[in-house]
Amino acid sequence: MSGANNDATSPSFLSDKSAKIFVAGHRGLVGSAIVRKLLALGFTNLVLRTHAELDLTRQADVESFFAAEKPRFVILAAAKVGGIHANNTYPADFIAVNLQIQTNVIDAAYRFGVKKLLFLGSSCIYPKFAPQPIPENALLTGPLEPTNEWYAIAKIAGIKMCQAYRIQYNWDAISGMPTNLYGPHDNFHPENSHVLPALMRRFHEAKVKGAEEVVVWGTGSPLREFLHVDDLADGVVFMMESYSGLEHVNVGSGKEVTIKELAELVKEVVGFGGRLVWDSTKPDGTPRKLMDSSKLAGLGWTPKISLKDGLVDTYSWYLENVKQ
Ligand SMILES: NC(=O)C1=CN([C@@H]2O[C@H](COP(=O)(O)OP(=O)(O)OC[C@H]3O[C@@H](n4cnc5c(N)ncnc54)[C@H](OP(=O)(O)O)[C@@H]3O)[C@@H](O)[C@H]2O)C=CC1
Ligand SMILES: C[C@H]1O[C@H](OP(=O)(O)OP(=O)(O)OC[C@H]2O[C@@H](n3cnc4c(=O)[nH]c(N)nc43)[C@H](O)[C@@H]2O)[C@@H](O)[C@@H](O)C1=O
Repeated sequence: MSGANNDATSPSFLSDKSAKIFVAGHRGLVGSAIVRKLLALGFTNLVLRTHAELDLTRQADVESFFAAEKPRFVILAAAKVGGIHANNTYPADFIAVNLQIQTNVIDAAYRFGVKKLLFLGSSCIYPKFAPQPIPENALLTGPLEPTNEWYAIAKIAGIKMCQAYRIQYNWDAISGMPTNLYGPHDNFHPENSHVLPALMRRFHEAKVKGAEEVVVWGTGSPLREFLHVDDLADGVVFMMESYSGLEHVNVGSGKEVTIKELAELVKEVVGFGGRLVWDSTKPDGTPRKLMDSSKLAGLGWTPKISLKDGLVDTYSWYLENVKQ
């Protein structure tokens, strides 16, 4: 395999709506939002495979897929993903599966002639006590948050792999680092999900049962920044069109809330009338992780959906698609 003969200045992403695009992880929170966005923009040639159809941890299968399909663009939104409890409980899965998926996809994309690839990491790549808001250059400046260091190390390796292929092959691989996301097609598992869908489900079930209280993990003091996944999908398309560079790019909303404030907001949107009880035996995780997204803003992209509007939208999706 000779490798793609790319220079790192790709043709316009938006100019050819018939270009073949592989969205890896298209049934997940992020992948499904990217597919909705691409279809709304008029793209007609998306290549999609479920996990059952193509296990991205299997290198030979990934290579056969790329050899047969030869996509022009790749958006890598397939990963082993979960909230604080899942990350803390299954460290082997989080490091191994993510390293396998991203290594297989990034390498095969380069070798089978993909023109541009976008890799998605996460704000957990930054040190636990990074300066706030966290600039891109805080990467690798201090120890990671222990509850998700295995996942973070895999994601850091993904950023570095994109950089290495750009440096050695002049190949257009870029990395976006989203903050905590939420929206339609989120994972509403009671233990393994992220905080926002977990609380939405717990408040909803408590409302239906007429329960008097809902248990929320930790102390309520950690600060988190939330971005609606439709905003992220818009940002991903923006980066595919407008960004080509070595450094990863933060994608956040710029607005943070405490977990206590989030819980009160979800409670209000769901319409639960009882009280909150805090389980301080559960970990708080990183105390604060507000990203500095001024680099992306400087390039011309900002998010549009407020947390309140996004919660209303997500709860209405939950009522139509998830609740029993
Ligand atoms: N959710 C969040 O808050 C954040 C997410 N991100 C990043 O965004 C990306 C997508 O996350 P998100 O959409 O939330 O995750 P989801 O869990 O919702 O979706 C992940 C997708 O990857 C697929 N997948 C997992 N393992 C494999 C495999 N071995 N082979 C093929 N497909 C596989 C899943 O398929 P299946 O369900 O069939 O297993 C699913 O479609 C990830 O890189 C994540 O790190 C970044 C910051 C925050
Ligand atoms: C996106 C990011 O997500 C993970 O990091 P996290 O930001 O800590 O994610 P979280 O949403 O699970 O928790 C946020 C906060 O909320 C509190 N909390 C309260 N009650 C529930 C609850 O019921 N469930 C959960 N999960 N958390 C709860 C919880 O104790 C914590 O203080 C990474 O592992 C990694 O996956 C990653 O990159």
